Amino acid sequence: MKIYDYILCSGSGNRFLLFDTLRSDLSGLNIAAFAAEELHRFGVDGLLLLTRDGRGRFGMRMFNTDGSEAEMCGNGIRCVARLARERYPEATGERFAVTSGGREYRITCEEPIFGALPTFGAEIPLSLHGDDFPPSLPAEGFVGQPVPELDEGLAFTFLQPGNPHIVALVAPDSAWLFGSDGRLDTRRLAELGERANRMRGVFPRGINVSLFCRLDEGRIFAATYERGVGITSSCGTAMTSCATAAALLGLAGFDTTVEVWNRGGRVRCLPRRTQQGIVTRLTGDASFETAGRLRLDGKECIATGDASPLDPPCDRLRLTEETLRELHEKYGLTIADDHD
Ligand SMILES: N[C@@H](CCC[C@H](N)C(=O)O)C(=O)O
Repeated sequence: MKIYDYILCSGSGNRFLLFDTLRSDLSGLNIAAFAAEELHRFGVDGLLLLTRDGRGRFGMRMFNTDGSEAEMCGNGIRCVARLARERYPEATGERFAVTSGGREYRITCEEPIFGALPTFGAEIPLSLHGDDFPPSLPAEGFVGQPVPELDEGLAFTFLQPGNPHIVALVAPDSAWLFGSDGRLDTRRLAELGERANRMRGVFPRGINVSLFCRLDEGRIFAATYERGVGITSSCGTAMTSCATAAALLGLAGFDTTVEVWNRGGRVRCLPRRTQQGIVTRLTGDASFETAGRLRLDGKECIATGDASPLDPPCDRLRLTEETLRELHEKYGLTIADDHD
């Protein structure tokens, strides 16, 4: 029997169970099986591990709810970075970075994006070409082009902020997002995402699929079907990809902040062209909801006692509520829990 401490955390409404492997030895645990079998009980979108390698570098591992491991998680990396900073004095300074999927992401502390929520930035390099590209698509990059096997009408952009994404710009009132009645309906996006993830000839490692629309100057809305999960309230690497695609498609400028709204809240993205290629800084909250303990007893997973609250929940919940209220008041767009 083993006891594991966890933190239930979220970034822009994307919720995770987070374990600190520096304090809890998870070596005997089949993490993929645990993720696939137990995560649904916590109502989370994935599992995060804070790790540290032999060179002292902090790292993240991320598992989806189907047990698959992802190379990167934009909302998760802020939560992992916050835990490292709060617990380990070395996790500070200009050079503080978190590795994931073999890449290093520089982390910055940022002014709170909303209320008093702890807020972090992650510098995310995005590739558009090369080995990262699905073999059947042109290797020089794929910006605003159809993938007819997937959909005849949408123009997709492929981006790799660590993990693979395709994103497409649609009109807010298109049936893909809010439709003519202004109510978000993600059923078509879910079908598109499922179809794309069956197309292993085109997307060999599976693919995260997002649709985004322009709300205003410098502001977009994004909805995502995540590989290994399904529709989530938000996806950090997807929002990074949508903001970067907006810049590549001329909808927004490079070196200009794009606010990305979603059903969980909002983040800021700053796409830049650098000598190393495109790097987009994703800035958003890293909220800790509760801390708890799990006892894993053979095949049983039992929560021991009540989980204790961490951050005051008011700002985290208000971030979502105010985003949804403003979406309705400013743009006439509605997200209802029972609708999609
Ligand atoms: N929610 C995440 C992405 C999680 C991984 C994704 N489902 C994948 O398999 O690539 C984010 O915030 O980026």
